Amino acid sequence: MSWKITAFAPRPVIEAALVAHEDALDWDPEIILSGSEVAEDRPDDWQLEAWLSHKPKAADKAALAALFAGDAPKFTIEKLPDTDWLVASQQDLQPIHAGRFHVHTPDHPARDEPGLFDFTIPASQAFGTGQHATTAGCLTMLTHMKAQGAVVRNCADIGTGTGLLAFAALALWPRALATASDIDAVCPDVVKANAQSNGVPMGPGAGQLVMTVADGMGHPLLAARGPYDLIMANILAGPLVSLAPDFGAALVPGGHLLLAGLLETQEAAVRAACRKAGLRLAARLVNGDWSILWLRKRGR
Ligand SMILES: C[S@@+](CC[C@H](N)C(=O)[O-])C[C@H]1O[C@@H](n2cnc3c(N)ncnc32)[C@H](O)[C@@H]1O
Repeated sequence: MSWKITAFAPRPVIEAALVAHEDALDWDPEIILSGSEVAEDRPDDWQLEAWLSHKPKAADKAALAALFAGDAPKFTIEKLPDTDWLVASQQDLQPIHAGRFHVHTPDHPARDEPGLFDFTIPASQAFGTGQHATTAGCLTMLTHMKAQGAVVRNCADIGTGTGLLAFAALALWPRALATASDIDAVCPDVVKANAQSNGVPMGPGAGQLVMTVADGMGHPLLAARGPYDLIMANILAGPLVSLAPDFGAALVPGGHLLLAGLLETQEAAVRAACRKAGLRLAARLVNGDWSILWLRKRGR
């Protein structure tokens, strides 16, 4: 059984709510949120849809109302026919093309083109089907790093979600060791399934991926498999600031750090923390409201 709460409001109001959602660290991950225009010919009229697997409780409605900073529009609550609510919430996901990557759900066809890496990532409980500006930005930046001559032999994807960024790194640097981790215990099974369906071998060797559950860099496996010459972390600005010293310590001199999950307005704080950790900006790109940073550890 699934339920949907919808709120209609002008585009800036819905966009502000979506940004507040990104910052809501205590958000119930079982409530999936999406914002879109109501119709193609009404670009300023937007709707926020919240998909739930249970009947909305007062706390769920309060959490949604809090995203509107005390001025919430009216909510419409619907019980939906029996269906896979999570997949339904994401079934309209369109394929993305970012850098050398084409990423799509199984509803859409693969693209078989020379030089293009194609990944099929189904909607799941884990984040990272490619459509989010942060994930797409990371795929673009990884492509740029490779084009600039970055050499990667040992990489880590912290906050891997579906595993997509780790798969992308292995596509660009096929002989690298790869370690992925996420704080969310749902991710290992998702990553394993996605690795299998995309032909990414799981294991400890070159060209293979090891997955673990960890908070930041705090896991013996992450320590044992380091130091890294590439760490990727698409998390959120707050954790990235806290984790900057750990990232710096876990990189080889000259190593690469790819950060996303920070809004452009939060970039100064993240860069300041990285500077203190001995990491210098090599390149940045902005995708929508989000900054994607390529930093390098001093020393080579
Ligand atoms: C924005 S998603 C990014 C997923 C994927 N890497 C991508 O780029 O699409 C952030 C992921 O980081 C995980 N995460 C949040 N805080 C974390 C932490 N302290 N340590 C490890 N993972 C964390 C979340 O569970 C989530 O899967």
